[in-house]
Amino acid sequence: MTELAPIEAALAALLEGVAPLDGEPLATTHAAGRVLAEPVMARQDVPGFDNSAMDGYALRIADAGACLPVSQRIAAGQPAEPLAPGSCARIFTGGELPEGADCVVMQERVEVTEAGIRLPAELTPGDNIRRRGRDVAAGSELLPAGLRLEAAALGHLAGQGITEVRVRRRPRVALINTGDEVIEPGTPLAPGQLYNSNRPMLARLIEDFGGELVCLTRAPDDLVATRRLLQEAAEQADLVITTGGVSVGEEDHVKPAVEALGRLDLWRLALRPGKPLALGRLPRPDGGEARFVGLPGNPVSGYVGAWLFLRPLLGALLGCPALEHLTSVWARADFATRTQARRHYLRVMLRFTPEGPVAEAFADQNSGVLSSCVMANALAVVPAHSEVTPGDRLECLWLSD
Ligand SMILES: Nc1nc2c(c(=O)[nH]1)N[C@H]1C(S)=C(S)[C@@H](COP(=O)(O)OP(=O)(O)OC[C@H]3O[C@@H](n4cnc5c(N)ncnc54)[C@H](O)[C@@H]3O)O[C@H]1N2
Ligand code: MOO
Repeated sequence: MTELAPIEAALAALLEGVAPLDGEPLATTHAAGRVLAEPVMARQDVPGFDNSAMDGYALRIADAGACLPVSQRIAAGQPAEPLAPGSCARIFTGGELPEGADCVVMQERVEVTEAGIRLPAELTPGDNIRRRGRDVAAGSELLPAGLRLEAAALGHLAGQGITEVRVRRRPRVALINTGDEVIEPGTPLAPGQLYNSNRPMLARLIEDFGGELVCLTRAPDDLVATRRLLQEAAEQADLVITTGGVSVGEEDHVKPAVEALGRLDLWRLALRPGKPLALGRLPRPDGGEARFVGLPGNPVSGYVGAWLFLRPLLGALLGCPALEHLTSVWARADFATRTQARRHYLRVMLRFTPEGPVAEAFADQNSGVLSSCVMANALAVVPAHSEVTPGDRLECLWLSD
């Protein structure tokens, strides 16, 4: 029997020579979830002017303890006049600090009297003032290249008045399911048939990982048709993914078709689920090539394979380091298990308890049991040739973007 390969070796082969795709301009209103192709530099200070963090009174610290008349009222959005000596200014949160003021006192701390505003005796210079440029200084790097634009980053861009950014083109992905027994929901099942779970599951993951699905199809059990489909897919996609037929069965035509069109490497990994994995390249008539990944047909194997292989590959095509690695959380196992030659990625639910994180494993971890993935928020990594007893600490890979 051939020896099983470490998954790190397959991952290195998969990522070899992968470079980020080109950048393209995009309106920030459409940029959620996209990856920056270049750093964004700040055009202006934020805040753009010294302003008040509280509703209250702007004053000179030298007037602490005094009773002062109010010389002006500054609401947010209104320009402030210089602060007249011996007076304070009524000011509201976000209002521009008047020249000469060096402190804002919140209104709860003053006494409003007929003679004026009685200020506390204890005041600290700079209190409740948000200084110009405290958040962002003009000319500094606002956001780094490779960042995936999520809520806070989109807010930061808007804070600069930026309406367009350069983002990486989304990797175009073709997803081809194989297996004549697999049919689409909506058609009644004949004996021996089952519905295509892999298509919607992988489509969702691919889009979550930043890819754009350009082709969703099923290859029939026919070599000529499979070859034609793969060639057409390679012409429009950066990445062609198939599911099924990567093990040792005879019914499959994907492996010979990829081999005939380009290059194919078959891996038998020390990994459970997901032992068989096919990697390859499909040349295009324009001289380019599409990457090929053949995932196992078992939905659980495809699910785990997508997190372990497709996510870093899409991350590399997007130049997005955050997609290239899953976050590790160490947790105590609430289960017992034993492994042999393959490292096991158990589908677990991490619960964060006062005693620390606990990994609860779904009872049936067979690679045909998709129920094990539905509530899982992490993969617990059980090394090959090891035994886990309840309470043991395990590395868990957090399944989240
Ligand atoms: N003699 C051996 N048999 C198998 C081995 C082996 O080493 N020697 N490896 C096993 C392992 S591990 C895996 S994983 C599977 C992988 O098989 P394939 O990638 O060739 O996948 P298929 O045989 O086409 O399908 C496996 C299983 O999954 C069901 N399936 C396929 N596609 C879908 C879909 N789109 N939606 C839902 N279910 C799907 C299919 O009906 C099969 O039941 O091979 C083992 N065998
Ligand atoms: O590797 Mo397979 O996914 O164990 O069933």
